[in-house]
Amino acid sequence: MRVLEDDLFPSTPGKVKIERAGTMNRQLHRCFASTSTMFLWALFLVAMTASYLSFQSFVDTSSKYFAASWGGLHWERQIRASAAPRRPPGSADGAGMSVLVTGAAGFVGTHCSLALRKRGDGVVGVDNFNAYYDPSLKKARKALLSSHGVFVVEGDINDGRLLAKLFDVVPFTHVLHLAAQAGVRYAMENPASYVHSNIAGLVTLLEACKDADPQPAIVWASSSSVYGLNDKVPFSERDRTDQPASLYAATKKAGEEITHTYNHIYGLSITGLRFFTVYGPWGRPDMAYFSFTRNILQGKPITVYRGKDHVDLARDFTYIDDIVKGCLGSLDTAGKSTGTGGKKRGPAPYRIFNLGNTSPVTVPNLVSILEKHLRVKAKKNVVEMPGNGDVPFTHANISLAREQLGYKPTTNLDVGLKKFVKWYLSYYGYTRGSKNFRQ
Ligand SMILES: O=C(O)[C@H]1O[C@H](OP(=O)(O)OP(=O)(O)OC[C@H]2O[C@@H](n3ccc(=O)[nH]c3=O)[C@H](O)[C@@H]2O)[C@H](O)[C@@H](O)[C@H]1O
Repeated sequence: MRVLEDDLFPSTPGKVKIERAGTMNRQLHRCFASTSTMFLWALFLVAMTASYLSFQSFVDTSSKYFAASWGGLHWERQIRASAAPRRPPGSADGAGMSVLVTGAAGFVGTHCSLALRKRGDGVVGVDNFNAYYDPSLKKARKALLSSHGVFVVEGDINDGRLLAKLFDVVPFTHVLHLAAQAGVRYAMENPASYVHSNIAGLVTLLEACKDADPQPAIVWASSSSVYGLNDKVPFSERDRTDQPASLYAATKKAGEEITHTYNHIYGLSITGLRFFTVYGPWGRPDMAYFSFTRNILQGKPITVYRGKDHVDLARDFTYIDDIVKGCLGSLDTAGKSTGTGGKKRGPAPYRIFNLGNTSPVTVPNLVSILEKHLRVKAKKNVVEMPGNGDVPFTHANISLAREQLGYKPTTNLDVGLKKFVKWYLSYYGYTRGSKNFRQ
């Protein structure tokens, strides 16, 4: 029969000596006495920790509340000023637009906001400045925008109250929706962030747009990745997009379906743009051309993925200025939303365009061009492409965008990377010939 001692001690024979009953009782008594003291101490510690944590969360919540980065009369004045078009009266292309740009402190968002502002349109930005990549780069972009009179609200597209407030303050004519969780391979590390931004955030934004009066026309960033395993080249908007290779691609494809629903039910004017691997100055540090540059300059190795049967991977790399022209062309030709009070009054445009460069370049070629402009040799590790959502190649057919938007890319990868390298060296303070420039 099992006795108490058996339960109190481990079953491994020989490790603990089983004592006789009398000694055991005394031991147990002492043990319980010290256990109750320990229990009281533990209670005390738990109480202290709990009160510390609740104090911290109070400080946190109240500081968030008091430091809320939006709201108030001064804020509203800034929003109105930033949203006001400044085209000269009587200009050929009308009075100008008021555009809400989401993801304004992002790569494409910053360039588009600047271009809109420069030609006299009103722009208000929204960005949550998340830490997917170095937020100081996003802050620097915000400062650049601010110096050109573009106000960027620090807020999330999942914040329906903020969006409603913005539409309350300004009757935006257009929304350029670029806020998203980007990156193909990161989706395996943090899948929830893709659902949060690219699905939930998109729906919150569309709800705000459908409720707005007047409803804005929406132009938003889809992705070349929706073509997934499609192997018909070049990729045309009519090709199949039901075989995504990554969760990122799947959320962008879902975005195309979701925006279609809002177009169909509420009469929102929708234009989805399938961007093909956009690069250039002020770009995204998580992308290959950017991280390769950083590593090459720091003398660190780079990993170059290679496809099946040693075939090089290739991308239809597209320069940012060409993408900006495509975005502005889309805004200019968007056509109006037709709903009011959440009700559709007639059919509204629903469009999808490829914005690519039409000349794919292999990744090893990209590296050679970087080496040339940096004047530094890369230390390359060539490895088989891991099964992480990558596709072997992309190649855009841009006939539709050419016809309907006047889209005509003019910058090849060599010229574009030269401009990028120039920006990179200056932004990160490299001086050719100095110590920080390894050759
Ligand atoms: O068109 C899009 O819709 C997407 O474009 C971009 O994705 P991708 O085309 O995958 O760009 P990017 O990461 O620069 O990799 C480029 C190449 O380098 C290879 N690559 C990458 C990293 C590495 O360490 N080694 C490597 O060989 C890699 O295998 C690939 O062949 C955007 O990030 C994405 O947000 C989305 O907008």
